[in-house]
Amino acid sequence: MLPLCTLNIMASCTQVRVSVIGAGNVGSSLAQRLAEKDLADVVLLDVLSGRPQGLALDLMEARGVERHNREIIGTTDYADTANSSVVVITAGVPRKPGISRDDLLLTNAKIVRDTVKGAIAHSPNAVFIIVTNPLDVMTYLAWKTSGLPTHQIMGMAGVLDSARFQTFIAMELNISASDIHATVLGGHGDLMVPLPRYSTVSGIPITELMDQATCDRLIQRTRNGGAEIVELMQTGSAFFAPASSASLMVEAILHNQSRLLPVAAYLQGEYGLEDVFIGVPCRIGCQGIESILEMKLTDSERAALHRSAQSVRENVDRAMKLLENA
Ligand SMILES: NC(=O)c1ccc[n+]([C@@H]2O[C@H](COP(=O)([O-])OP(=O)(O)OC[C@H]3O[C@@H](n4cnc5c(N)ncnc54)[C@H](O)[C@@H]3O)[C@@H](O)[C@H]2O)c1
Ligand SMILES: O=C(O)C[C@H](O)C(=O)O
Repeated sequence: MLPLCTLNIMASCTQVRVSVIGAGNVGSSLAQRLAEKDLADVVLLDVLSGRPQGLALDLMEARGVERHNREIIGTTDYADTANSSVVVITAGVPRKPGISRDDLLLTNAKIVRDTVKGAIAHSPNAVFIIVTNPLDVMTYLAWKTSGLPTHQIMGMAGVLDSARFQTFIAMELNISASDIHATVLGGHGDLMVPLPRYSTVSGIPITELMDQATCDRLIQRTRNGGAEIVELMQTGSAFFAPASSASLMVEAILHNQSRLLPVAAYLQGEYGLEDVFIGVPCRIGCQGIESILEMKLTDSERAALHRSAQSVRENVDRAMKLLENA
């Protein structure tokens, strides 16, 4: 028997639709990637009238040049997002130099709550991917707001953080990034957990290819990867690599690829953690999160993951209280 979601996709087989909520830097770059990779028609929604419509028209005008036939619709009306297979939430403010992702908590909690309510009303069967920061906390809030089963909702961060670690390893060793597999688990914050033991160059652990001090320097640069770009740009935060990372997750879902990707997933005892969304390796297919892989961790790796989860939990509690009083 075909999995349920395959039927969903086949039912609208000529027009698989992905909705991207928030037509800012990440949202518009993601819309471009999805259409130009010929993955789906895209609905781009924003609270600002005119912006999503203008961006959609601009992307439509590139179709002949880029040679695809995907439709891109810009809108402020959630009705236009109806029957999406995947909804990606990128609405929310980015951070400024000198502040942390957690400082965005109150503003973005309200935005995520409202946008998830708007989108789920029209696409209750969609897989939801949250991008808005602070990522793990927003994914938890989105899940609470939506009432979705936990396999149908995940946060994007691990793919991006691993891609950064991969990039820095590639630059250090002067080896193609394509030959490097990097693993970063944990929350998308200063306490994220890059795992050199599980990061390899064509199968060789990086710990055999560089000394400890070099490895530590690359880990620190990975942890600081978002802030490094915020400091350089002075306005806004990274969006090309975040859009690529979200696009990879959308592709894994739409094409039912069974990719093993680090995503923020709801844990119920895995890694000794409960009731928290945090980055762990998951098998991603048409149902969303199809399973969570428990990697063997050393005591110190496990302790680092628990510290990261504890920080996410504290911020979830803060967000819940702020929302109650807002
Ligand atoms: N998870 C990650 O790895 C990651 C990576 C990059 C960015 N981010 C986060 O993603 C978010 C977006 O980043 P960006 O660079 O695209 O910001 P941006 O300012 O360019 O775009 C945000 C968009 O959201 C829209 N918006 C705000 N409130 C809305 C609402 N209620 N409904 C619909 N749209 C609304 C804004 O009008 C704006 O167009 C930020 O919170 C940023 O920190 C996360
Ligand atoms: O750093 C940020 O604030 C944006 C994003 O989370 C990133 O890692 O690039």
